[in-house]
Amino acid sequence: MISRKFSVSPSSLVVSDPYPPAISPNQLHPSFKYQKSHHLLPPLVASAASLCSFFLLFSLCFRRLARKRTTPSSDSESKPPYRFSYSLLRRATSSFSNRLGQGGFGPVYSGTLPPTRQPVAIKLMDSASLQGEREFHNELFFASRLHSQHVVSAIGFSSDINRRRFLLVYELMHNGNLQDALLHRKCPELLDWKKRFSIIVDIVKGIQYLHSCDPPVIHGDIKPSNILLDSSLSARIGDFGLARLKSEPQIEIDILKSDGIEMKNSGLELEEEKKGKEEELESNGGSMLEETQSVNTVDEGSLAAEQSPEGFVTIPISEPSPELAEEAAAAPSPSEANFDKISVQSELNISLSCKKNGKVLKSNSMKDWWWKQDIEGAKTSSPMGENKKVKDYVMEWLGKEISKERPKSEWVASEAAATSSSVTTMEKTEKKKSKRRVEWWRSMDEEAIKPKTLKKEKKRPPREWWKEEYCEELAKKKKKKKQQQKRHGINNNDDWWVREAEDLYGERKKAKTQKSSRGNIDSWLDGFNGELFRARRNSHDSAASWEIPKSGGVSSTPSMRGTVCYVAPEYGFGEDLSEKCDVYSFGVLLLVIVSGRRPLQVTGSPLSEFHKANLLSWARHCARHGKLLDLVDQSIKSLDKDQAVLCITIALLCLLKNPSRRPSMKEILGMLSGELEPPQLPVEYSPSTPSRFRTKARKKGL
Ligand SMILES: Nc1ncnc2c1ncn2[C@@H]1O[C@H](COP(=O)(O)OP(=O)(O)OP(=O)(O)O)[C@@H](O)[C@H]1O
Repeated sequence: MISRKFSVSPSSLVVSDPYPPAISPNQLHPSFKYQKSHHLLPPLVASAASLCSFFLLFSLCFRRLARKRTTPSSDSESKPPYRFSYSLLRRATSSFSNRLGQGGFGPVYSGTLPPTRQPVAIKLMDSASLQGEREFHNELFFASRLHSQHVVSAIGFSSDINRRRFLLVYELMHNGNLQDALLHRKCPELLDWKKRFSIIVDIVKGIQYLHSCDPPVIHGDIKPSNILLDSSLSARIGDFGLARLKSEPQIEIDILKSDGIEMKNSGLELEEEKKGKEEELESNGGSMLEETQSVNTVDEGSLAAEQSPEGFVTIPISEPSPELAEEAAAAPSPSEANFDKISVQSELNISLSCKKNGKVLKSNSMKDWWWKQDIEGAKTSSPMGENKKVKDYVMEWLGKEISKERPKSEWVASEAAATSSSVTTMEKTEKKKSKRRVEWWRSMDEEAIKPKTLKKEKKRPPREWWKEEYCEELAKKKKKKKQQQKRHGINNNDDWWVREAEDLYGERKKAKTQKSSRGNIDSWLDGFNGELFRARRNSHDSAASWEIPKSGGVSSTPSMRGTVCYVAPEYGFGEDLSEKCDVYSFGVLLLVIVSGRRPLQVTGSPLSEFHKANLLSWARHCARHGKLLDLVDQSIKSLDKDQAVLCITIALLCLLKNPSRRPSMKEILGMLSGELEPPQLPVEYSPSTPSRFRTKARKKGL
């Protein structure tokens, strides 16, 4: 240090001296050294000043840039979804206090993002469920790539694999979901036909947008609770947890263990390290910048992640492309994917997680992956790990509803009858019934308490007393009615609704041989089985709402794809998920919107109104009898009858058994907008069609 000081030239020493000796102007001489350095002073001072201002400017710019990038603004460079810290989202929702709704995989809360005051909906995925995590990845994958005014966009997310915290941030849809607005009558505006029709058109545009992506995106779970309404009551498609890209045949993908993933891992570790600091900051009321500094940043368009002061992730967003389809096709089953090692980018590009010890993975199609998920899902969804059929599930539900309908006194009487010694005919039957119930409950108890090892041995299935009782009652009623008709010489086939299901699912022949009423109810439910085949853990419609219960209710769904009543029958029979599956679900939704009721609804007494319980069968029946308008919600104001008939006709076309006969969403849009000719009713539902022809057509499976 000292030697360096001495090496400095005398002139510079003089210049750098802040306190030069005070001299009078008279003392100045041209030969004086100080005078020479005086010439250098202005440029040096100027350069120092400019250097200072440059540093000042640079730091200002940097701070500004950093602050800007931490907020989801309209900045054209940074696009959502952003990665937020958990603490920020907790603050945004006031510690998750304002619940908007409950999804199958966790609750949704409303909140406001601190810096911009942007209202958001934050979905907190069920941390304990693997399926919840899967839906999180899937939803993020799609929601971040789809940009349309008819689709609910994801603003950001927060994910912490170690703590199993998965959150999704969406733009807030102020009017909630269509299920609540329409079926729970929370939105009086929907009593106006015009509003309903405009919602229908919005939904068609939304699905049409998904199907027009390359490769097409199949939503896979179109239903009222997944249609959200914004502040102007425009409908948008939400919940992409079950969505998928249309599968491509035979794709071979090279699996590379990317450096990017390694880097991101280290980023995650760092995040963990910083968590303590973050929480400390929060308790001190730390700024968003400070909070988000703990989060990784990923370079746009690249895999490499780097630690940076900007506390958010910029994700490459594009419309679904063929490459994405390939990537997605190679995505492994969750059991294959090591979620611990995959972080930020791989969370978003689930498709990139196609690795298995650095080897090449062959995948027939995405179907494999989803199929594996199905199996996994089935295992995890059912509390007992069993593969219960939806039919059993419906039977169980029906049993409950029937038991609800019975006056309590009757139950008490029946129990009393079981122990009573006085034996009348009435008491005898009640005794029989009661015994059957007790037997059933006992068998259920045995099932529950039996050790797991013993469970495997084959045992006669427990008797379903409600089914038997219902069938007995039905048989009695039928017999009575037949006798009456015989007496009056009438033959008006009151069991059309049973035949409806039989015809539709080719069960008629079989049912004819099964003459008992039990055969009838079975085949009717088999019809449901087609329509209700696959389901997903679901939450929105509760048992109390007279519809098939979802999560929290009886879980008997054999797979996690789609929702009962809305899922296309061909998908239930193992076919690929195609756009036509969405078309089918849309058909059910369309009927629900027009009729203002659920697809499976038992109102009042289940026995008297049973023929209307299945909306689809009821709609087909109305069509055959030329009474389409009977389906329309009676509370609708200023109904446009032509539009209503058009909607029901389109719905019936969408519900055709053969997927290739269903119209595409583009065609539906054309029909609704008047660009295309209004469609004709499917020939088998036309009132003028002779029944002989209908049967023939149906036999051919058209
Ligand atoms: N962006 C949003 N804006 C406003 N409310 C929302 C938003 N997203 C979800 N919700 C509300 O939260 C509820 C739960 O949503 P979520 O998508 O998790 O489940 P769901 O679709 O209703 O049921 P499931 O998961 O069983 O299909 C919705 O029904 C809706 O009322």
